[in-house]
Amino acid sequence: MVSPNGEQYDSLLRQLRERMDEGCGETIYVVGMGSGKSDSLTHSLTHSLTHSLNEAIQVAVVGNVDAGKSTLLGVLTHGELDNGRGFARQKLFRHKHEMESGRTSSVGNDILGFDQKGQVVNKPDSHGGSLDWTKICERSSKVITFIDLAGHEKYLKTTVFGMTGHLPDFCMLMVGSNAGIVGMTKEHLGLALALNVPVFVVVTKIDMCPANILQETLKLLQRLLKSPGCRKIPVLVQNKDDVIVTASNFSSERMCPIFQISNVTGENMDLLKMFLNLLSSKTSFREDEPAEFQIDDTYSVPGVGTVVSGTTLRGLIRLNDTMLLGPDPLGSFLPIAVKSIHRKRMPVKEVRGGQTASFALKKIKRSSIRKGMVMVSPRLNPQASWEFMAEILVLHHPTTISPRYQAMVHCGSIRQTATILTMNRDCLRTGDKASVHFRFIKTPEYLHTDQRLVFREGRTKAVGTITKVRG
Ligand SMILES: Nc1nc2c(ncn2[C@@H]2O[C@H](COP(=O)(O)OP(=O)(O)OP(=O)(O)O)[C@@H](O)[C@H]2O)c(=O)[nH]1
Repeated sequence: MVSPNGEQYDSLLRQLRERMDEGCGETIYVVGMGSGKSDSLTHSLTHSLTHSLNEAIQVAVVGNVDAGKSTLLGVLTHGELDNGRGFARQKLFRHKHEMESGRTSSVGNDILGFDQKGQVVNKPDSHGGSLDWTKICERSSKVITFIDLAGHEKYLKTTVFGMTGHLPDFCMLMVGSNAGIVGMTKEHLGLALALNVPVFVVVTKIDMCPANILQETLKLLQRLLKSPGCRKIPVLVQNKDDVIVTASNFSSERMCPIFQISNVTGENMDLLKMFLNLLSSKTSFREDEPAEFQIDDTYSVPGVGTVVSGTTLRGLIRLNDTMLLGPDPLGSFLPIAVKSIHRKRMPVKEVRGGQTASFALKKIKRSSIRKGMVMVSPRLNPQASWEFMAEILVLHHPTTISPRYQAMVHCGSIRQTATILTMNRDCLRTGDKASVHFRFIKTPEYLHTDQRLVFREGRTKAVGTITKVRG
């Protein structure tokens, strides 16, 4: 086809996009063979695609305190090695008290962009060292968003919220080679497995760890991953072939790659980067599905008004669409027009399932919006639920759980205390499974069957799946 008109061009672009979606970002397509003008057509088509289709992947980063989470993210996103005394992590800290104690307490986001050749595009500016997200996204064909979740037990609430609320595609579990499997490592691994998020492990600090201790840590790690509770196949990644095999079988198989790196010498960092670049998102997207967006956070921006940020769970949201926002404390949903959309700090015209975004909302007070509310397509005719049934598994409880027990339910970005009304057993202990009837104590929420949830209070933890929702 030579010099296609607008309609033909759009149809070609649509077809190419569908094939790219089917192939998880890859397709072989021979355009305009034998035609002198094909080059410019190929060029403009691929240009349109790379500017609209950069693949977005979310990786939750977990692990015990001091495993080197913030340091690795600093090294990956800023391209400078660490000095072993906290140099690289300084670039990431957002809150003053974190800077002082060196501990991560909020859920932080960092992005890493790869171009078509698999090279990292992040270029911190030479003065402040900050990253220009717009430039990274423009130059990338793949953008990895790291959700840095806190390591200290005190912040377990934040970690659970990050894992349930941010819908990560993958989980990167960090283990300090010298400290080994300590503290929250098992908790974090258990949480990722319970939520069905594929896990890969990064063992850090290999530069400062005696060989026998490193071997001991790797042995314990492999034993833990193979144990009946995990049922994974650990693979020590040693070379590029291992990276390709593990990355291509990662989402669907039970394989769990283990990387051994140093943030100080940079050893094996190239293998980890290659692996990150080869990952592809497991969320499938269908344009015709009614849109759903869950709200994780709200802001008041001077001159703009109320801004909500969160994750598009499914469907497509375009500028000027009318969505229903809710539920409010009475369980109602309010029509709201989408006047502006931002992704990774850039204005965009649409967002689709699996992508995070923020929306500026008109004529609504920030105080009337809370985490856990949603914006959904009016086609869904959304209903709010006070009560729901769930099949739960108790991961840990010091004594027994019985009716009238109350604990915090995390489900998507919902975080609210619920009471157990009834259950199909008299009481529940660690390791028990049951069908449980819950009721929220404060406000009704927007729920679905098949949603995963975490139920926790202090050291008590249960995971489950919603089987029925009630008004
Ligand atoms: N020698 C050496 N030191 C490292 C390495 N990675 C991290 N460190 C150091 O280990 C310390 C802890 O690293 P952090 O990145 O703050 O650990 P974290 O897991 O983010 O801790 P939290 O944010 O509190 O959960 C810092 O002083 C780093 O400089 C490494 O590969 N080698």
